Amino acid sequence: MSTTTLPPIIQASKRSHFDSVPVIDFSNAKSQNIRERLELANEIREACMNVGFFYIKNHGVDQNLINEARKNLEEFFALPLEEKQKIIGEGIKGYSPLQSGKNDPYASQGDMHEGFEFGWEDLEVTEAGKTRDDGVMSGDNLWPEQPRDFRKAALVYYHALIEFGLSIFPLFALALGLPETFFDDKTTKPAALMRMLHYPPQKGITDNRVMGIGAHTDWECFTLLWQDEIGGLQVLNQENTWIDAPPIPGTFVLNIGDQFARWTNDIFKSTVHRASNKTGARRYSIPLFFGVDYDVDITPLDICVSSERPSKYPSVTAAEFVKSRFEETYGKTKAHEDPAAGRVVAASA
Ligand SMILES: O=C(O)CCC(=O)C(=O)O
Ligand SMILES: [Fe+2]
Repeated sequence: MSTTTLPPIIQASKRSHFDSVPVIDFSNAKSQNIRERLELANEIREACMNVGFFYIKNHGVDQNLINEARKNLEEFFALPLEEKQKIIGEGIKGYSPLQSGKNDPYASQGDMHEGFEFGWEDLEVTEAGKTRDDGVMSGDNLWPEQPRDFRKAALVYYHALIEFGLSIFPLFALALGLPETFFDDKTTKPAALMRMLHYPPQKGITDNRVMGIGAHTDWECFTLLWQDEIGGLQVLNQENTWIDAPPIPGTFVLNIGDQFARWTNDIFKSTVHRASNKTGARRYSIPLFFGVDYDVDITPLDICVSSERPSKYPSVTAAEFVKSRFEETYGKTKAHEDPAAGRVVAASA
């Protein structure tokens, strides 16, 4: 196949150097004008192919919901350990203590953060169908008794971000040269896990092997990250240099995860990242890991495969892929049976 007959997305796929994470303005995300949506999709495409990360400004998510979630997560993490330990589950839902995860095996002392993880749940508690079957991540959410409004604040924010995340799929479709509706029937009950994270100050620790969260890629299609004003997130570029992704008020950070990388035959980059907190202040962040429906086939798309760029990945469904990553990370032993195995950080190892 000559270069000119290659699908446009392959022709465009040349990764270039980056030394900062681009900021993309989402004001036109829902524009009635297709040209404006296409311009935005082009920016997204460049960022996904070169960096795998971008900031989103003018995202439209109500700041009050973010503030409420933040207030509650700060109060939760300030509780005594015995209280938080009451909601350590057998799976990934609930509380995970400091240093219980190892995203990077070189970070031998474990990740210096504690977390709280939950998945889909309707805000109104009903008898049936309270949680969605999210495959290997399934299991009821484990809510703390305190703070009193924690569940509500967390879920209201979660649902706002699900709505926002769903609205990004048509832009990814345009970015790939696919019909805008391509992902609609693949995101009817998207697998989406939210983690609330607390990185205490890493006092006196200068050893780079002790990270807030060790170097890793995320597993799902993409992650929407809210981070507070402290900073510490870093992204690895193609020269293996760590590039800071400092907090920018009023933005989310979006990064491509492994599901999208596989699906696009690595045209979209799932970029290695890490975070640490050596500032002396507490750092909080909230990633939402956004996958497609678990039964969706994420075999590399035809438009991302050519004779010059053969398919790098075998056929797999989203569920099978997440299960394999989960097993790689957890091994066969459940964390609570073997503390040495660590209760590895959820959806993002
Ligand atoms: O806290 C951050 O800034 C990054 C968190 C992260 O990468 C993850 O949980 O997968
Ligand atoms: Fe991550």
